[in-house]
Amino acid sequence: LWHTRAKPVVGTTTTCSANSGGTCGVNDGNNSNNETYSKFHYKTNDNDGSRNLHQILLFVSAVLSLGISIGIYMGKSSSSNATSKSKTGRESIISDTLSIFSSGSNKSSKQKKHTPKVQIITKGFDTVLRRMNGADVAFDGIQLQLTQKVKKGSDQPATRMLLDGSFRGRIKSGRMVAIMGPSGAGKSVFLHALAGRIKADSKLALQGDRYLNGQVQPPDAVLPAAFVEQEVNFFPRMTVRETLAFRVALHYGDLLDKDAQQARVSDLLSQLGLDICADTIVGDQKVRGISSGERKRLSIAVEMISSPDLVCCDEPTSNLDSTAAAVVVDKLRQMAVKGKTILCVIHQPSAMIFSQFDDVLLVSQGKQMYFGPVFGIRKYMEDLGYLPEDETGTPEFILDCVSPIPSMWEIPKEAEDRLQVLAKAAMKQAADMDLGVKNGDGMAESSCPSLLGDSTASLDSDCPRTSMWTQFKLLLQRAVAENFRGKDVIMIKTTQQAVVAIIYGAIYSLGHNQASILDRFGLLSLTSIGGANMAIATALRSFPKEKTIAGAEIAIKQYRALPYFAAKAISELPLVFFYNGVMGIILFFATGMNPDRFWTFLGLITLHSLASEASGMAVGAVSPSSEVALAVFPAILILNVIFDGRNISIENTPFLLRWIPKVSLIRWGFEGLVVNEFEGLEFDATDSEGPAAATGKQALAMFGMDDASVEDAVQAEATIMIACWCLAYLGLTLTKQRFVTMQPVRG
Ligand SMILES: Nc1ncnc2c1ncn2[C@@H]1O[C@H](COP(=O)(O)OP(=O)(O)OP(=O)(O)O)[C@@H](O)[C@H]1O
Repeated sequence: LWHTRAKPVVGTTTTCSANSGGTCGVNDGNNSNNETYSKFHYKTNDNDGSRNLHQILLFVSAVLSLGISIGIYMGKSSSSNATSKSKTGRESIISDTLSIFSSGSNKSSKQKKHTPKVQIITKGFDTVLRRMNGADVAFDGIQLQLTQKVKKGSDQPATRMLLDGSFRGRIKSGRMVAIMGPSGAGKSVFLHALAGRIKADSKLALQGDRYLNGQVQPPDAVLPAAFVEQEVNFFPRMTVRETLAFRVALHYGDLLDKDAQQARVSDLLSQLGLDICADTIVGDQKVRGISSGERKRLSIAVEMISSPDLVCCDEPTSNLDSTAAAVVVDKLRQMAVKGKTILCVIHQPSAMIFSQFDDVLLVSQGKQMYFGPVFGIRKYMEDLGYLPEDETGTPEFILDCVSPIPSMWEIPKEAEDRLQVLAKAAMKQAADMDLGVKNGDGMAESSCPSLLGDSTASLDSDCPRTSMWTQFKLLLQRAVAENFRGKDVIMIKTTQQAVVAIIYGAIYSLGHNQASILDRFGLLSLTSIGGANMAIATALRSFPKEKTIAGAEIAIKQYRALPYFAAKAISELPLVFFYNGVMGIILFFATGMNPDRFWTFLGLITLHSLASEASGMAVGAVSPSSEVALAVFPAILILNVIFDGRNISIENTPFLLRWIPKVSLIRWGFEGLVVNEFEGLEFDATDSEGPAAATGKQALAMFGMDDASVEDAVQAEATIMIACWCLAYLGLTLTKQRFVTMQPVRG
């Protein structure tokens, strides 16, 4: 293949005579004398002595890979059964149950219910945070409209009201509100709309008014709330304590000393009943870590770092058993007792959990159906003519009342009428509500707490609290720790690299005959393709997931994208050096490459990996998900391979695609490796039956690569790498989370 692809050497002619062993000469164009360098010498058995050794190597590599794979599998299964640090599900339940008692009984927290708000701010925080006045939240006329595509002839309306504008109410400081209703009623969208966190979507139009402590909030205000989403992703290999410490340091790294930060972490751990699992890794679907209940409480703890007075939780008890759900709600109750305002979307709570709440907001079909105290709701429904079955608990009863599905005794029309009656009654009830709006007050400029003292850092939610340098240091520490803790991943990748290198070593034995020239081209081409493939695939598989976590952290202004990227890039270096070191050393010595070029070889394969990884990250950053990123991967790789500069001539390349060879990582990787390998090599050109090269330079000239250089390859790969980093950075910044603005409706 290489012979047929070899381009004619410009300004140089190779002349050969085939008889009597054939002589071959290279005319440099200036010298008219055809200097005879060598004879055809395609003797392929000059390495027979080492053939046995290579067969042994091949066998060893197969046994080694099998053995290590089994070892890893056994290690993984045993670690998942008896994790060193994590607990079994049963232990988790026990720990959850224990923490109910350790945190005080439900009864005792219940007794404190309805007590006036007490301002409790952790000692040490006083020096950092201004004491806040609690969060008295009111809302009026919240409406969310969806414009949807409708097929021709369909009777579906082109717009749909997800929230119909009937929402009106006031939640006073220290109250705990349950947002309840049937599935799809609009509970989550209401909570997100109130907090100013509906993800930007051109199909959605939001309007309404929100007030915080009597002040109207700007249309684009994200309320200064702890917002706990249904699913929160964490770095799986960090422990609970480390996760909190990282976030605390990001918030207060420039303001609180280490002791004060640790005190804040300990305080959060004990507030949320997480002491027992503080040193357990968080885990995820693949790595076993803390229990679901502990995970939910960690999500709350992370949001509570700055001690906001408003806490919004979207289904904090979903997927939890009754004990774990009770623990979570109990922790929230304790916060309400301390004066926090708590809003929770909650599904079918048990009577015990339901009784922890002060108020309930009932929602059905995007309408407000009731907003008021928990203790009055049963009577309210009964007064409207809806009587519960005997023994039916209040939560179940009120959910039945607002269900759009007809009960056993109803026809569909009656169910519709029931909802209309309830919606009308709720509007009447809401109309009488005092929203506590302060007269004459203009729009609040910022609802965020501000700093005391002379620190220049700002706690405004529009910017991270720590300097870029502190962000970079913390992010680097986290990234390095996360990379090095994945011991199973490190083992697998090391094995992968070693086995690939051993296989090459078992097959290739590069001597100094003419055939070894072709072998070198083949081996280095495979090395370039394999290196790019592995690095791009690794980045594409892992980065989109990490992007979700980092993107969410950047969206809530924990840190900026720039220090994140700098830390990410630097944190990858040690392992990239290590993997390429393992691969490079085995490959280099097992195949017998040019001994004078070892260090440059190692440098080139490492740079090739880094550039390939950066290109994988760029694709990952602009792709909406890892599935999309992995779907485009084969196309990227194939284009890289096709346009590696030798598989298709530039003349026959479609005009619009002629730029691809210039950015083909595989082309530059290959060129750099080949030029480096042939540097200073000499070949045995005797007894050759075709064109022969006596030096590395001539070998390169035979393949039309006499003008290629290591410097050009390094420059090209470094440029591609930097461009990919910039693209990845842009991708992350441009796909940054934005929220829908709420248009005011006040007269
Ligand atoms: N971005 C969006 N685009 C289109 N429809 C949406 C969007 N967000 C929410 N919806 C629709 O709004 C309705 C209410 O959704 P929401 O998530 O608030 O329901 P929910 O009451 O929380 O239900 P569940 O208890 O099942 O989670 C649903 O029909 C949902 O499909």
